[in-house]
Amino acid sequence: MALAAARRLLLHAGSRLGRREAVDGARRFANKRVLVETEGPAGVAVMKLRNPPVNSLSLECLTEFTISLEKLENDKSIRGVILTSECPGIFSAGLDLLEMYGRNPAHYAEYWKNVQELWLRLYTSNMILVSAINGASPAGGCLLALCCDYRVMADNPKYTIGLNESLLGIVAPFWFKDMYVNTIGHREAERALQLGTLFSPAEALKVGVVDEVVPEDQVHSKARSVMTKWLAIPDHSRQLTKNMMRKATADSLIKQREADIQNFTSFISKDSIQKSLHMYLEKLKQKKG
Ligand SMILES: CC/C=C\C/C=C\C/C=C\CC/C=C/CC(=O)SCCNC(=O)CCNC(=O)[C@H](O)C(C)(C)COP(=O)(O)OP(=O)(O)OC[C@H]1O[C@@H](n2cnc3c(N)ncnc32)[C@H](O)[C@@H]1OP(=O)(O)O
Repeated sequence: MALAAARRLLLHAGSRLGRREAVDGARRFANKRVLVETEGPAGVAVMKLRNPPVNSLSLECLTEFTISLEKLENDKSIRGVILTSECPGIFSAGLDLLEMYGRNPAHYAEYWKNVQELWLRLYTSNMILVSAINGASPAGGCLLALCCDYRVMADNPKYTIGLNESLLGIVAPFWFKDMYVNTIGHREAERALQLGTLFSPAEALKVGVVDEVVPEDQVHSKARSVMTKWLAIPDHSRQLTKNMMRKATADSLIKQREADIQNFTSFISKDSIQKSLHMYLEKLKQKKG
């Protein structure tokens, strides 16, 4: 209930802000953790995640992301979105580990419902989505990129991308796995999921996790030029084609959303899984020295 009220408030506040900030035909609206600007080719919005330090997808961040996407979907002048990050060196650290550790089952269920919601919206969006991956992109960060129609990644070997859940002692759910298989094929996905592989940009390009790798200072211009190419395709034929390619994967979650929430909640509540997450969080802390 509280979340629904927050959602209504944010939608309302966002639209007021959107009107107030209109300058020279460029418009912007912002929640705390997501900034949306319309700039560049007509009909294109740039959506920037800004949840420092690492753009982890906290419940608040997921909610604001979903609302921003909903607003763009409802704006018939917007045909494409470039998804990127405002946090230097990080695209997104994925799901927020602190939402999955040391909480109660009701919280886990609420969190997972919101993860599902964002995924369904992104994966089935009618808009053209291009990701400009300008930093590290593990697990849920990779998931965001995989939802896009095209992925451009910065050529910086410090940045890695992949579904690394197994390294944390957790398991990517079937719909993460399905999308990975759809993108890189069964054999590569099987290996990468078991090993929790985080690919360098060059490796990610080789296996098909990303479509293009460009020098870091060209990620945004390349994403824009890719977008221009995709905008040249009639919307109706592109959208019907996208739907044909993605519907079965989305439907398999839609059919069992409740069961998937139950599965996640009971899995993540297990003592052994909580222990694994604790160890992983400690490792992240120790890395700092
Ligand atoms: C048969 C199947 C049965 C059941 C299955 C059912 C359901 C499935 C169950 C579970 C699936 C759950 C799916 C989860 C997907 C995810 O996305 S899990 C998250 C994975 N993310 C990561 O592994 C990233 C971890 N982070 C990093 O590697 C680095 O932080 C990163 C490279 C992103 C940045 O490095 P750096 O710039 O050096 O920053 P720090 O490491 O110093 O981090 C800064 C602070 O941020 C904290 N932090 C980092 N990542 C996260 C995160 N994901 N969530 C929350 N917080 C994070 C980090 O601890 C530092 O905090 P501090 O400053 O120390 O307080």
